[in-house]
Amino acid sequence: MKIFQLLLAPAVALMGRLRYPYKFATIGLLGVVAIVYLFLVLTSHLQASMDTGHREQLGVMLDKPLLSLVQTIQQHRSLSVALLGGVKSLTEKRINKATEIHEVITAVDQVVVAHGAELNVLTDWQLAKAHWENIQANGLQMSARTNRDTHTAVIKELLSMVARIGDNSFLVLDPNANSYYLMDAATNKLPAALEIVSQLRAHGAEVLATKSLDETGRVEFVGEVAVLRSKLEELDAALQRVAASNPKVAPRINQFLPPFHASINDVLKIVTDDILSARFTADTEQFIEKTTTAIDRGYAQSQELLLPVLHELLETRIKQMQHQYFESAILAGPAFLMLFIYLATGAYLAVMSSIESLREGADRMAEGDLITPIALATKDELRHVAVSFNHMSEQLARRIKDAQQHSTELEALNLMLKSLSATDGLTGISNRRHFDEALATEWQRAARLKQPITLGMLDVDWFKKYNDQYGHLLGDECLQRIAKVLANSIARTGDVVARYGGEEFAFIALNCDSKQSQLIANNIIKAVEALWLPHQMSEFGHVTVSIGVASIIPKAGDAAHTLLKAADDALYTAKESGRNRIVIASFDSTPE
Ligand SMILES: Nc1nc2c(ncn2[C@@H]2O[C@H](COP(=O)(O)OP(=O)(O)OP(=O)(O)O)[C@@H](O)[C@H]2O)c(=O)[nH]1
Repeated sequence: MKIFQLLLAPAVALMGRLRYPYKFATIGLLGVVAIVYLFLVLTSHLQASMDTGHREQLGVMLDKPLLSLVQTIQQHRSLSVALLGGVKSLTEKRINKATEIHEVITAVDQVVVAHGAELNVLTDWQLAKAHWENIQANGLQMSARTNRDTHTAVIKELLSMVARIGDNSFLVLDPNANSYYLMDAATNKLPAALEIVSQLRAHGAEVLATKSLDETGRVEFVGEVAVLRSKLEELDAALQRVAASNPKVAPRINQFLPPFHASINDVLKIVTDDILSARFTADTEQFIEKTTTAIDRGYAQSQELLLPVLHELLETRIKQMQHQYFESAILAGPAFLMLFIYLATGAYLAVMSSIESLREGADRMAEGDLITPIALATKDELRHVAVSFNHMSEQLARRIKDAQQHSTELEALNLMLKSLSATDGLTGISNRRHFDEALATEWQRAARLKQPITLGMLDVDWFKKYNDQYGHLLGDECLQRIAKVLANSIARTGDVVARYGGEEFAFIALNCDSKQSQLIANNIIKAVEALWLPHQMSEFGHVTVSIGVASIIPKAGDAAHTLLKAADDALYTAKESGRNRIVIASFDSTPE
């Protein structure tokens, strides 16, 4: 695993640096280059194979007339030798054969002129032709032996040319067994065997015509027969291979072999029984005819079966390759390339569209939209990212909602706390702290608005005695009821009613002068009286309160505590002067 990571590290580093369009462009380009390269290699390989096929066909085309020429010159050799041996009746046949050879040479010439250079056989051909012309011009002036050897030399040259054609047309490199064996049999094994038979024909004709065979000639004959047997064996093996690899031609080969062997055996019988035993009874012309029959059977096999079938096989192969070429280069190659480009572009667009959707979703989220989900059309890993993203968005929305709810609750609690911190626990009205704050604020406001402000101080009379008489709990209840009276009496917006401490209360009445404050204080006294809370220890028989009131229109620079002090002093006066009464502070708008 580690080795793979190490190997892939450069690729990962490179791809990690590239943006997606460049990633896809790099991979796509490499893919296109690879596909194009592979198809170019494939098509050039096919093209080369087709060229080879065509070249092989050219070889076959050239071999056909050349082998005909070999066949006719071999016949001419026998006729010439027999004629030189004294069989004058063959004169005309020989002349006709020369004419025939001339026609075949013209046919070979045409093909060689057109394609000889390509197969590099022009020189061979010119030389062989020159040597033939020499035979034509001087053949009858030669001895039979020399004539025979001169013919044989030309034939060898022509057979070498066939071999060279085989090399240069790549026939000998043919990659398929069926065509290779056909080529080998038709242009190599069969001509080689037939040349030996043909040499036997010429040699035999010479001996039968002259009716003499010296020891050298005998040894030569025996050698030729031995070589022939060996060549025939090779030919048989080659033809068997052809039959095995080309089942279609097998019947014709099997049909050919027995009569061919029979006619060869006929010839060999004459050679052994008549020539080698020095009887020389066989007729020269008949010997030539018999041998020619055997040889012609062989050539017919080559010209009519082996070479045409070889040509046909090459043709089929070329057609198959043309078909493959068309399929791969014209259809499959471009189609595959288009499919690759199509799919690669599709992959690119799918990824880019998913990334774009994710980006838009993230932007929406940044702008506060946590509700609209990211919807991806793909089913790949990016979809999982989108699902996780949507999940995250949902969770975030839920938590924000929870946080908002908590914040609202906290605000309410804060408010409650604030109000609790400003409230007196026993009576539920404002406490002294809140009263002090309110006084400072309202004092400023009244100064600014130039409005009168009234501050009242209220104290329960003989409350100690009340507590002593009725107990602390009832004392508390008494304080609660008086607080309620006070709150009901001074209830305008902005007015403040507070428990100032112990059994002492205070109030602020806004926009209220001393006259109005007198009324308010009277109302309070009456309302407390109306409660009729029994108080045996009071000279009034019920709970009463004393009130000191001070009113003022504050000026800039005046201090609020002067008003407080004035009210407190007034309260003191009220207490001192008998209780259950109201005392209005002696100053109105100018405090001390
Ligand atoms: N039950 C109860 N009594 C309280 C509370 N706060 C103060 N007191 C009592 O109020 C009494 C006040 O007594 P003093 O200050 O002597 O005044 P007083 O008895 O009302 O006499 P004067 O004010 O002169 O009429 C004390 O006995 C305190 O204990 C409270 O919250 N509850």
